[in-house]
Amino acid sequence: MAENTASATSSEVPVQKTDILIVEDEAVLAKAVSKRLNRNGYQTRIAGDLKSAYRYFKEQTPDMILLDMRLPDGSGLDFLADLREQQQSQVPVLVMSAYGELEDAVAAMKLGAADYLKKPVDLDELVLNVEKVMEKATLSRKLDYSATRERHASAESVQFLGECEALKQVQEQIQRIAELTRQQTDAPPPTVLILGETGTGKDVLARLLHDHSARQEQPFVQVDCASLPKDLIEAELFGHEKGAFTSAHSARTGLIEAAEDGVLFLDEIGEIPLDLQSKLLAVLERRVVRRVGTTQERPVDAWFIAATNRDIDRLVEQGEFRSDLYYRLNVLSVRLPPLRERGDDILLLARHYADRTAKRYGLGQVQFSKDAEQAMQDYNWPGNIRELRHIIERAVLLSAGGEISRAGLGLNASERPPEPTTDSSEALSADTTLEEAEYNLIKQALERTEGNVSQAARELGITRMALRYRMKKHGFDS
Ligand SMILES: Nc1ncnc2c1ncn2[C@@H]1O[C@H](COP(=O)(O)OP(=O)(O)OP(=O)(O)O)[C@@H](O)[C@H]1O
Repeated sequence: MAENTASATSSEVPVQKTDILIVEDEAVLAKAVSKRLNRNGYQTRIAGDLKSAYRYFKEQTPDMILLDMRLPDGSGLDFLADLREQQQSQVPVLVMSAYGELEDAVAAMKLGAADYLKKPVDLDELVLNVEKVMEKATLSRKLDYSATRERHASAESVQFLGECEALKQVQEQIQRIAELTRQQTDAPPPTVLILGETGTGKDVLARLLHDHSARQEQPFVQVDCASLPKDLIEAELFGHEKGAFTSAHSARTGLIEAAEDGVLFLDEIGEIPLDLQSKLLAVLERRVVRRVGTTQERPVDAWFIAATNRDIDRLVEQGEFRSDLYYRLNVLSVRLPPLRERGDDILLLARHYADRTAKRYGLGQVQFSKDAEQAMQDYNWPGNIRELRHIIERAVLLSAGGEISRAGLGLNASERPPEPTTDSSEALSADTTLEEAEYNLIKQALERTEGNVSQAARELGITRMALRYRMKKHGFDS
């Protein structure tokens, strides 16, 4: 088992270097990655297994983690789930997964990974990705009004492609909602809740709503509720006065106030803790906000848009999301269909991303073979448009122009999750697959605990987040 540490060889520049924790058990790969990152000015540490990863993490919180999915002592997913549970999810994680582990990569993205790279890892691509992820993390860490404003101003123009019936309806909804925002009333426009699986375009949709609304010249402030540490969310959202808590050295405007007459986009709303849900409800009901450490109330005119890829009805049923807040948010709702239900839009989007990538890298025009088109239509796209974009970009780069075949896409129908068996007594029979056994064990634990997720997780010896992820994977959540 490989385990060692490595750091940048020389430090001509006396500034603190970005510290990257590489969690990878293939020693040769880990060293190659480390060497390459060192050459680009990053400092690295290598953990050959999860145990060392936890230890290194505890010793010093890294600026970023490169995470392999299969480690000798467990799954990278569990590590990711734990980071989240320990409210450390603000550390960006770039996942490296081998061919055939795409489901894991998608699951990792759902758990908040910043991006994923397919193995074998191309070191140039890796460096580009690291830079991109670090840039994004720095931006979101700033999290202040001007940063959000700049980001919005410099963002690429929003594209919302799709011609299928379901997307046409969504586009009509956007127009209708935009019209509502132009009506002359004193009240801000009704709250919108955007629902849809990961990668279906909820973020894009929220920006479109803003860009088509009467508030397009006003700020668009995005809050990723999943990546903000729980103990900071309140101060970030509501702001605080100087001295409100130990590290509050100066007063700070919260993001709700920063959104002013614009839009406050609460992404991953399903992740906010219950106590904060009550506070948010109060803001929506009374349209005032109170900074932490003061009794003074300030009026709120922001237009609230929220999004989640979680099954929010289920969260309400399980008491994890307040029903009154749900009703407040769900005044207007827009549901984005998964990519697999968008028919020919799959090919339309694939061509769009293929042309864009070919143009960007100066390659010739790219075509898809008939069987590649069929493979895209047959695949179930668990990561939706985000996954499609990754697959196409990669296929175009590897094909270096010309025709992309089915094999060139690297899609594998067997990547669809296997149908779970319903007979729990089969959990450990000789021909049971690991997936089936896992499904059965979770089912039994949930039955025994009458659906109490925390207790079931304890019984199974995994974290609650890890169980949640697995429940979702096996369809218990939908
Ligand atoms: N209709 C569309 N046309 C073109 N590109 C799209 C469309 N919808 C989504 N995308 C692209 O797909 C990617 C994922 O979109 P987005 O981040 O909005 O998804 P999401 O639903 O917010 O995902 P998550 O739940 O994981 O946050 C982005 O690169 C986005 O530009």
